[in-house]
Amino acid sequence: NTSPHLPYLKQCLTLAEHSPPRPTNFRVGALLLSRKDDDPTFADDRILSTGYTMELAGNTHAEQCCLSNYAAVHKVPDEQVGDVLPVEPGRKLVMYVTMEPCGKRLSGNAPCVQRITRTREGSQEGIHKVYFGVKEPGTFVGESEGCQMLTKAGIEWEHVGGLEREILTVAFAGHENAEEEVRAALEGKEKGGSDG
Ligand SMILES: Nc1nc(=O)c(N)c(NC[C@H](O)[C@H](O)[C@H](O)COP(=O)(O)O)[nH]1
Ligand SMILES: [Zn+2]
Repeated sequence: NTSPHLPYLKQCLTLAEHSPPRPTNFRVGALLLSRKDDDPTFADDRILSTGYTMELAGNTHAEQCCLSNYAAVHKVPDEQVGDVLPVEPGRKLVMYVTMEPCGKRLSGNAPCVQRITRTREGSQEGIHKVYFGVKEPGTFVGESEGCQMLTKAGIEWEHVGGLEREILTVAFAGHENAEEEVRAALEGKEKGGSDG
């Protein structure tokens, strides 16, 4: 019984493979779609945008590029992407990303959770739910606060299991001891008991 979310996470993984390997971040892929309520087979999904780590100039994250690409297509600055995201009765905006959106970044740049929650400012509903394939490993910022921050902002999130090894292998590709890091991250998951 494969989850209906897996094809989307696989698409995000393919996006992540376009990301230039770096020791200082993770290679991640993200996509944004509009989903009809009560559409169990996701037959009426509409992909709105995609992004991957460092797709756009500078030290950019996948979710950041996904939102920035959408803003650019609609000719608004990144900060106003919430104003141009579709607001359609009976449909919700959903983001898929291979790794939990960051709540803090070593660089100090605006974390992706903040970029996601800002889509809900003002009247529009913005992004309703985020699905991701792995929690952020503790490599750079320790235990991630991303999920708690999403919950606090009223945004649902869900970890979709099944692709952890593949996602981590791609994410760590630019790191010194990538294989060791993947093993440690996977053990951490197992040590942490079954994930929800
Ligand atoms: N969800 C997610 N998408 C990404 O595209 C990406 N690169 C990360 N990575 C999270 C990691 O915590 C940060 O990459 C480090 O904290 C370094 O921070 P910078 O990236 O230099 O701002 N996380
Ligand atoms: Zn981020």
